[in-house]
Amino acid sequence: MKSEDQSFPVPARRHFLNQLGAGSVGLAVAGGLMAACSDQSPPAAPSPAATGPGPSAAETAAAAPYAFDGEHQAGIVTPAQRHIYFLVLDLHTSDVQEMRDVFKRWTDYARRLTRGDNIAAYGDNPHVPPVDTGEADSLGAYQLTLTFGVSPSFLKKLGLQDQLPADFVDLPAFPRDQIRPVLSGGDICIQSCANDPQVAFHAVRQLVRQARSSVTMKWSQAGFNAFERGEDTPRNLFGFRDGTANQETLKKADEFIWVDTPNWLQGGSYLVARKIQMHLETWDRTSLKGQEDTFGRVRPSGAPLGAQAEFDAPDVQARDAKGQYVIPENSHMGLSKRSGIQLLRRSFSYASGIDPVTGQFDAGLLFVSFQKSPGQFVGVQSALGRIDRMNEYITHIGSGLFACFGGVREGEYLGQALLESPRA
Ligand SMILES: C=CC1=C(C)c2cc3[nH]c(cc4nc(cc5[nH]c(cc1n2)c(C)c5CCC(=O)O)C(CCC(=O)O)=C4C)c(C)c3C=C
Ligand SMILES: [Fe+2]
Repeated sequence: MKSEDQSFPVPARRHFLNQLGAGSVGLAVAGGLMAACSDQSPPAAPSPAATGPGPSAAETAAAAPYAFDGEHQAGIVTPAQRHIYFLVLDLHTSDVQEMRDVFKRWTDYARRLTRGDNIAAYGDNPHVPPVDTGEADSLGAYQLTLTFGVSPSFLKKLGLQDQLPADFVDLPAFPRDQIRPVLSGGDICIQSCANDPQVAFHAVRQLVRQARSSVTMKWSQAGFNAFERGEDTPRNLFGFRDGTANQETLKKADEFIWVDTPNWLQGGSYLVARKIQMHLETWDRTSLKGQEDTFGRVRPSGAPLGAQAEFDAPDVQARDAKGQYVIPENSHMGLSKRSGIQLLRRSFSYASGIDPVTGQFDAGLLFVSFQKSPGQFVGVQSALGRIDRMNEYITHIGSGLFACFGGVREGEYLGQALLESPRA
């Protein structure tokens, strides 16, 4: 029986982009996005003039793919896409060579998938399962990014604990946490983001399928973002723009996001994932003033209380005529801002049916943040502590901390600096 050839790359899916063809508006948009995004640069501030409907489905499909290779992994400072499929895996081997092979394969497949190709061409033997599961055939790349990270337990299982950076320790328990073991921990994370949910899921499915003897799936979460114009700040399920302050953090990416210590993680970033249930029914019974005081921002515009526009600087010291803080001290933004700590948030909403215990929506936020050190997340979350006004409306139920490798260049594979370190 002839096995299928998995080494011969054929652009099985990109013909779709070609079909959109010269003269289509989509390619014009793609060109613009290519210029703006091919270096994974942060998004420009939405211009007030950039109004009107967002990109059409064809334009979204044709937008230039994000390069997989680069100084940093894509999917961190890359403008957030509309969909995420976040998967955490457990490792079932202590063999470093086996993991080198897995990460070499994953690097090759990720390069292909993010170009809009399948992981390999279909063979011509009908008596074996098709090499690709097929649900993304005829779909484009949809700006897919695949971002890989590993946890402290990954290093320990492989006997690489002496490579653990001093600050790479499991997150502490925080006040009010109700973390479920089935939604926490794990050894490897794959963050798959794309402007189409099926493309994001397809990519993860292929990666897992090709490593199934070494890993098992532990927990996952799908999520979504909606944009009015493609690059504006999405609204969360409480109706507020979420991610406004990222613009300031992105200006100082070297200071707040990228690891610069000369070790295997140089050029990488720490990812914190928290699955946070949002109690929508309770929130929906809260007055508009109560909602705005909870965040410290105006709901329609996203402006800080006391300011005019979304990106105006919040003045956390300003007081009203009665001497009260304009941005309440215990508001979510007031507390985070006063902590003086910055991190990059790249969160997605989720809606996963009905909670069987409460009969309410099982919905919330897959909070994802990237930072130079896990201490930044710990610092902000500790500042929010028990006093954040938003606590009444949310419960943290899932958690993970992962170190996302630096980027790869041609001829290299993800995690190489760790898996080929002298002690490995
Ligand atoms: C520990 C870190 C944080 C968690 C967990 C978190 C959860 C969370 N946040 C929102 C909604 C908003 N957050 C906003 C701002 C904001 N949040 C954090 C950190 C955490 N949030 C920071 C550092 C900031 C920025 C503060 C600043 O410097 O201005 C906002 C305001 C708009 C914005 O800047 O994004 C909203 C809205 C939810 C719903 C949530 C959990 C479900
Ligand atoms: Fe927040």
